[in-house]
Amino acid sequence: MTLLKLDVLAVRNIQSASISPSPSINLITGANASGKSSLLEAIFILGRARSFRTTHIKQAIAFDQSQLTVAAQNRQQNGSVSHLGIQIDNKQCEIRIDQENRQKADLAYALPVQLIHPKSYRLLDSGPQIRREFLDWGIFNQNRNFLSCWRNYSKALQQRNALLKSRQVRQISAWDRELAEYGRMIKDFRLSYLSALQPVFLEMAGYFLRSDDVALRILSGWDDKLSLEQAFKADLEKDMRYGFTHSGPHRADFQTYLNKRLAKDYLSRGQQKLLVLALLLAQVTLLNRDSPNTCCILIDDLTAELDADNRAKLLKYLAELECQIFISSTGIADFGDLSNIDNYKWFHVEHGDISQV
Ligand SMILES: Nc1ncnc2c1ncn2[C@@H]1O[C@H](COP(=O)(O)OP(=O)(O)OP(=O)(O)O)[C@@H](O)[C@H]1O
Repeated sequence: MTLLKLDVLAVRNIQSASISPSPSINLITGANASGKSSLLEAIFILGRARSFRTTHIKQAIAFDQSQLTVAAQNRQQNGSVSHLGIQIDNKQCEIRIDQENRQKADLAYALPVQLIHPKSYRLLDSGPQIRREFLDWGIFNQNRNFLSCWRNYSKALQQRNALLKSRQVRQISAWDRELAEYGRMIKDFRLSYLSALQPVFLEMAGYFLRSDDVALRILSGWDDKLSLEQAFKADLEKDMRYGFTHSGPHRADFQTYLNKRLAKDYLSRGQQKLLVLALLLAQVTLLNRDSPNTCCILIDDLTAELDADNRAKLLKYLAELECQIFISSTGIADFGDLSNIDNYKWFHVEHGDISQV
């Protein structure tokens, strides 16, 4: 995908903006509070139908407006151009692709967005949910069967949890087989995804951290010595007491090791940022190798992430990646020497107004 034209209406301090981005690198500059992150947030909203800055999307609607709109002309890999749009007000979110109402998942397939921002290092040390989302985003974009499997699992899990709360023991067992079947499939999807990601992660870690010893280890979400159905049986009393299912891929996690040590426990903040950068870029690189130009990369606040050497390395890497990229920073000097970077565009943001330089 490539965004050919992007229109943003009433996203935070951006009242109305329209840009025609470069298909490769787009540099976004502007003083603090000018609206750089708001522009990236608008693109993120268009791809994921949510904000990366707040759990309440309506906070992204400009103060004096009742709804926000982000729309784009999007060139697909087959060369055809589709029209994507999302409109969000206090009550609802309307998604349109080529004038038809569509679901969030359709938007996510049409515009896969990868975000790197100053808090990305939390991927290593916050709760497991964010790591499950990381894994599942990669699998979702790689294998179209994953979504239906995940939906079936979630539906069966909800049923089981409802039965646990109403203590209908006999009916619970009836759900266990179906739930276990989908759970095992999700585990298999994740295992095969991590084994494809691992070598690319190794390359990225070599590039950014000069380490050839990184590893990803999946925790499936239940005792690996048991089948998932056995784990459900073993947990039944506890599950009934708490009213939810303790074992399953909804509790999965993965751990990242550098030089055989758990990365989150001993890396400096700077190294954590580099390792997470390596992981996030490994994910888009893997996607790109299967199908170039699949993904849009957003990097919010380049200087908060990296020192000058690593910024130069990152730009060099991105310039060779066939991907559309938006990177923000306060000044153009932060991007270093741009003489070897072809085909970039520079946009400057001032009080929510965006102009091409
Ligand atoms: N809902 C909203 N409506 C209008 N303005 C908002 C809204 N939410 C935040 N703002 C303001 O929008 C401005 C732009 O914020 P943004 O985070 O995009 O700036 P930025 O250029 O990324 O800044 P920095 O370099 O400091 O990170 C800020 O002044 C912020 O307070």
